[in-house]
Amino acid sequence: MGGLFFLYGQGGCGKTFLWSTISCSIRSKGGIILNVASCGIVVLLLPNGRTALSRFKISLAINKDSLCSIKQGSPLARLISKAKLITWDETPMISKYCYETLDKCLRDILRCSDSYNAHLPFGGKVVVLGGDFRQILPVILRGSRQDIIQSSINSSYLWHNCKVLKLTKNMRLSLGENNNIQELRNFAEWLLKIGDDLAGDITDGKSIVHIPSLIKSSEIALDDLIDFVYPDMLSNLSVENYFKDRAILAPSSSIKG
Ligand SMILES: Nc1ncnc2c1ncn2[C@@H]1O[C@H](COP(=O)(O)OP(=O)(O)OP(=O)(O)O)[C@@H](O)[C@H]1O
Repeated sequence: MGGLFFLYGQGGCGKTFLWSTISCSIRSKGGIILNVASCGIVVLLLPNGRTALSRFKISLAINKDSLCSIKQGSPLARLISKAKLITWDETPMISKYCYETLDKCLRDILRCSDSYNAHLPFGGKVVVLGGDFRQILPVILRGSRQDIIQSSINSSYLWHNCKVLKLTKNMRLSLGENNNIQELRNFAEWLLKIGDDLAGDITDGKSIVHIPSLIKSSEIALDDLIDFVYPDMLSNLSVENYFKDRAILAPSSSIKG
């Protein structure tokens, strides 16, 4: 068996839902599934998730010659070897070398197992990657557009063996009752247009997009936002999931401060 798949879908199409469903299905039969993600905040949404770098002991200073520090025969090597499936969310965010490093590592670990297949990526282990290339791509210090594309997973030798599966319906917009549903749909369409390079004026390979000011830059509006996200903060300081379940994201730490 074995195989490499990529689950491709815009935000809200049900990728996380699918990871959870597959995890429940495999674990209910006593099987092992390793759920990882490229960044910490996504890990919070995955059942028993870990960051990929931590789970597979991949170095932060990654390059094409990097290796995972997993020893043949170690408990971690045996766990990986027994896993029925590895899922890796937000794949486009990090360098292709992370996947190539894992590929080398799994070939090494699985070499003596019955399921080993030298012709398949990851030595024949089933690996499902997922994400949306419209979202964040690898960050390359002072890198050009070409450098970023070159470092992304679809420029890897692994990509030729990858079967792309697409989720196309935005489930987040199809569920429940929401008074602002039309507003949310418009926002989702606008985000898609940015991702597909259809918003704004394209000049000389760059496009300028006008971002509507969702929050007016007054301190009162900011206080309202904080109260909305963190209601009754003081009385909830010791509630276990209070801070885990909510976050305000900002493009830079100076804005958060
Ligand atoms: N097949 C489904 N049946 C019922 N509800 C679903 C299904 N798929 C997704 N949902 C619901 O739709 C919403 C969005 O799904 P989900 O969070 O899995 O999307 P996502 O692709 O991971 O989004 P993002 O990329 O923004 O994290 C969730 O509330 C989820 O429970």
